[in-house]
Amino acid sequence: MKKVIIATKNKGKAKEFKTLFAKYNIQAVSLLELKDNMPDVDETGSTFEENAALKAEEIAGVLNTPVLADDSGLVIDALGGRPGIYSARYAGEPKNDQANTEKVIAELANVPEHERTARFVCVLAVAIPGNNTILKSGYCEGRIGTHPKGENGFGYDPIFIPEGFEETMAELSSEEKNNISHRNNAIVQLEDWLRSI
Ligand SMILES: O=c1nc[nH]c2c1ncn2[C@H]1C[C@H](O)[C@@H](COP(=O)(O)OP(=O)(O)OP(=O)(O)O)O1
Ligand SMILES: [Mg+2]
Repeated sequence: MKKVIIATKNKGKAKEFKTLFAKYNIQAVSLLELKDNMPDVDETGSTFEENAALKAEEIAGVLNTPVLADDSGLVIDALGGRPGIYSARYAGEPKNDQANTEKVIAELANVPEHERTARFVCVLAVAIPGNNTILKSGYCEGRIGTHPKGENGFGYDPIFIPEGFEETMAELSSEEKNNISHRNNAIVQLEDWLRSI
């Protein structure tokens, strides 16, 4: 089976890539599985695109092989787009999903349901040594709940209610999430490359 290195150290993302890439007969291998420890790439860009490219290009440079990276986050309209590219560290260092979701819930305490619209964004970068980096994006629209619910998924899933659902993303099965997620929608945009390798 073909293998693709995914430049992530996020367990939740890594698991989703494994499932989503299996449909293309590709084995997704995250940095958590490599025996050599890869550097933590500084996400110094000002857009999801820049940060995805930074992660993919730095790891592709170290390994001298094509590498895919995912930069993603939650964009909340009532917060002017925050946490956005700062989603992972919204409540500060070290990264903490529960602290991040609590911070968002507190900031939206007085915001009524119809103003709690938000979307998950996923930008994928494929860095191929000697070539231009490929960038593709995917989105998932929804709204922010009033308290965390559900145990599945990761990150902001317990407070994100996708459009067309009453449950949070963390209450959906992994199959249901993978059908509608920003990550799957971005991967679909990459199909040409995935089928070409
Ligand atoms: O499907 C998702 N369901 C819930 N939350 C999500 C999702 N997708 C991204 N998120 C959140 C998690 C993290 O707070 C941020 C990503 O930050 P981001 O820098 O891309 O990833 P990360 O630092 O966790 O791992 P890495 O950079 O090694 O890939 O957005
Ligand atoms: Mg990160």
